[in-house]
Amino acid sequence: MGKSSSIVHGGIMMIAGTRPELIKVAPVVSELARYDDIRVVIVSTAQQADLLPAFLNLLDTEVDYCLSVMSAGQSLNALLAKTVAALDPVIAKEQPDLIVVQGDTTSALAGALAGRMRGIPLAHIEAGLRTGDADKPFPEETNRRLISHMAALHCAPTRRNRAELVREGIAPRDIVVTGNPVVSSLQNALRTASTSLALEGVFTRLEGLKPIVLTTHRRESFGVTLDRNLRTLRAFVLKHPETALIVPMHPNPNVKETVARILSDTERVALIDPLDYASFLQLIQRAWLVVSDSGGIQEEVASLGKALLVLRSVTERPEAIEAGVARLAGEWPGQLEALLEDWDGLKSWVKSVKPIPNPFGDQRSAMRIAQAFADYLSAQPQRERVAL
Ligand SMILES: CC(=O)N[C@@H]1[C@@H](OP(=O)(O)OP(=O)(O)OC[C@H]2O[C@@H](n3ccc(=O)[nH]c3=O)[C@H](O)[C@@H]2O)O[C@H](CO)[C@@H](O)[C@@H]1O
Repeated sequence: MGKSSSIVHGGIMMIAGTRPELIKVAPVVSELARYDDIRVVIVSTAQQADLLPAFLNLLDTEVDYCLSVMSAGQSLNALLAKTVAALDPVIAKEQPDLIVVQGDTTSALAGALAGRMRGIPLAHIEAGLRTGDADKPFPEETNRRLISHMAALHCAPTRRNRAELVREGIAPRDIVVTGNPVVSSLQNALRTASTSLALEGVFTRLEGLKPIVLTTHRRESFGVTLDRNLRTLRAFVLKHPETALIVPMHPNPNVKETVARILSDTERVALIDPLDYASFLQLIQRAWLVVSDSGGIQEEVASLGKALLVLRSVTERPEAIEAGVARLAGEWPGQLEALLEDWDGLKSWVKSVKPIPNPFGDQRSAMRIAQAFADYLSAQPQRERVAL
């Protein structure tokens, strides 16, 4: 199909609300701009209101609706209910032909539910990721499973993700293997990256050391696991004077307060604010080792050729482990200590990790997703616009 046809659609509504969602939908939005017959409406739930501003410039366009769903200390149920309620009038007004959500956040689940309850078809970017354990990660594994069973179009990053969906009874004709748009986003950001002043200060201070970059924020690690991981890393850096730890701190108070309590005033440890995407990628490029419980970082390290210790007991992204760039460090208590204590083994693994073709996608992933949406819309009869 060409980039343009005579059909004018009611459009695509793209719903996102967190840092990783913006990183991943931005290149898809750019690709969709090339289809002059597809109107795109972008809705931010602002689930991560504090983190989002630094990521809005990844979009080549403005957000059409910015909701305000966060309030301090609210439960997941309260957030979900509030987001569905806030999205409903926007969907009713815009009457899109297709609602798009990405990944596994509460915003994605709310977008899927709000759209389905108005009878609008749903497309899911990053479909088919599974750990098989509903509590790991929590609530993301549950969110993904529920979204899959509401979606009409599934953009699966890898063949493995496609197979998971088929195993759950999703019709193969509704799945397109597209790659993950994070790879498109990463390559765009690397092309435009300029040196961040905030980072230069950190690099100057830690010059000549082996920088270890830590990010941590998963809900299921809050408490004992987070505490233990931070103490282990602190002890490691103090034991090895050639290393330094750089921590862009997640603003979630559960994380920030614990990180500050355990790591502040520690020699060769830099606690910094979260970075914009291009700066964060520069930091990873300069890292000796990455330690993280993030999903997106598991996808990025293959392109950047960095070794990653994954602070989780299971992962929905085994492709990174199989490719040799990542190792699980949380399958059992004490595993992180054990991996770090094997200093010679760690050094030789870190040295062996090089940039490889990314197992999660390529520069064209976002383009394939935009094409899948266009094909889906072209195959649909124009929906009758009934107010449900
Ligand atoms: C269970 C799970 O794995 N769920 C994931 C979750 O996202 P996540 O775990 O990947 O989230 P974070 O770790 O917060 O973000 C990571 C991104 O942020 C960049 N970064 C980081 C620090 C910084 O200072 N500056 C930055 O720019 C970094 O390079 C990376 O791209 O939801 C997503 C959306 O649905 C899902 O796709 C995804 O499955």
